[in-house]
Amino acid sequence: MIYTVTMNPALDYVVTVESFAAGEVNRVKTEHVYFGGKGINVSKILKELGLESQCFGFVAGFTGKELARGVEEELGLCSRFIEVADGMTRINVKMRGDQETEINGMGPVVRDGDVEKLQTQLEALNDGDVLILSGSVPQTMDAKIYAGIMKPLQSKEIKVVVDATGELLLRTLSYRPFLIKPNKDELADLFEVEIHTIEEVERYARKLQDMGAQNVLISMAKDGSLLIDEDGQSNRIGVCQGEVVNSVGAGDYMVAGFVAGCLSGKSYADTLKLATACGGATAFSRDLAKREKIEEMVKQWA
Ligand SMILES: Nc1ncnc2c1ncn2[C@@H]1O[C@H](COP(=O)(O)OP(=O)(O)OP(=O)(O)O)[C@@H](O)[C@H]1O
Ligand SMILES: O=P(O)(O)OC[C@@]1(O)O[C@H](CO)[C@@H](O)[C@@H]1O
Repeated sequence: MIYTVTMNPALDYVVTVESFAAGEVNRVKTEHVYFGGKGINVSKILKELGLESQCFGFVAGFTGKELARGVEEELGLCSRFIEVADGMTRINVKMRGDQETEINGMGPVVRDGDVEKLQTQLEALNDGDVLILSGSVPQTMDAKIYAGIMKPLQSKEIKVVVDATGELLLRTLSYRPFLIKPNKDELADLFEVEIHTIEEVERYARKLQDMGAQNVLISMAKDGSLLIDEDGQSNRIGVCQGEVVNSVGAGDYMVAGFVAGCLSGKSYADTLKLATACGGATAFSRDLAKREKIEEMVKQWA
């Protein structure tokens, strides 16, 4: 079974504006609400690829109730969210005008007892399972949380994927995550450097592997991605061709494609093609990329 953990899910309020003017009243042209958060996004595409998963995480308040309902009833995903008492599930604003601007909320108050409940849920994981820890955590949570979740799972053969930034990610490396997927900016932030060339991307990606990650996938939006696989091979790929409609979540869909590729026994080179097709299919779709769109994108690499 595949489990996705979204500690800080969100209702994504996606609007388009003619052009955004700071300090003015801005009226939207279109508006949509999606049930989001990185782990949930991964589960959405896994379903599209025919893979079952269970969504874990924390929800709170009226937005949390709506999120939990939407994930089950509208997305048709299996979820076991833990409801926490204080605060509310975020509403993240994604505004598309001349540029894409995002305002991500802070999330509810998650206490030690809530984390213990999640850890109890995760005790059910068995050898062969995949655990995907994706996204930021509510501001009240410690940056050691992902590492803390991985520690007791060390004795089991579980593939753990971590898609997070900064300390949250760095602290997990000694537990040898199967895959990490920072984007290029996040990679630069991890080492407090500026990265300009693909050689620099590779150098810092290899450092993350030396620090413990098995596979390191660096996404670079329209410039494609670079995978340093567990055998130390460097795999470089560009992007699918199409018209970009919505690149929010492209990285999550890429993670889902990577997991699906690995589980079906594909080589890392082919897994990267599927991951790229999922990222591209998302960028070229307004909402969730459909299986047909992903298959169309896969053909671009045939
Ligand atoms: N403009 C684009 N054109 C084509 N493909 C794209 C584009 N943007 C993203 N993609 C695809 O999606 C992949 C992941 O994108 P990106 O690097 O933006 O992820 P990310 O920063 O993690 O995104 P997010 O945080 O929104 O999920 C890219 O490697 C590429 O395959
Ligand atoms: O604040 P985080 O957890 O880093 O990112 C949250 C988020 O921006 O990530 C997804 C896109 O990747 C969205 O569905 C969601 O709003």
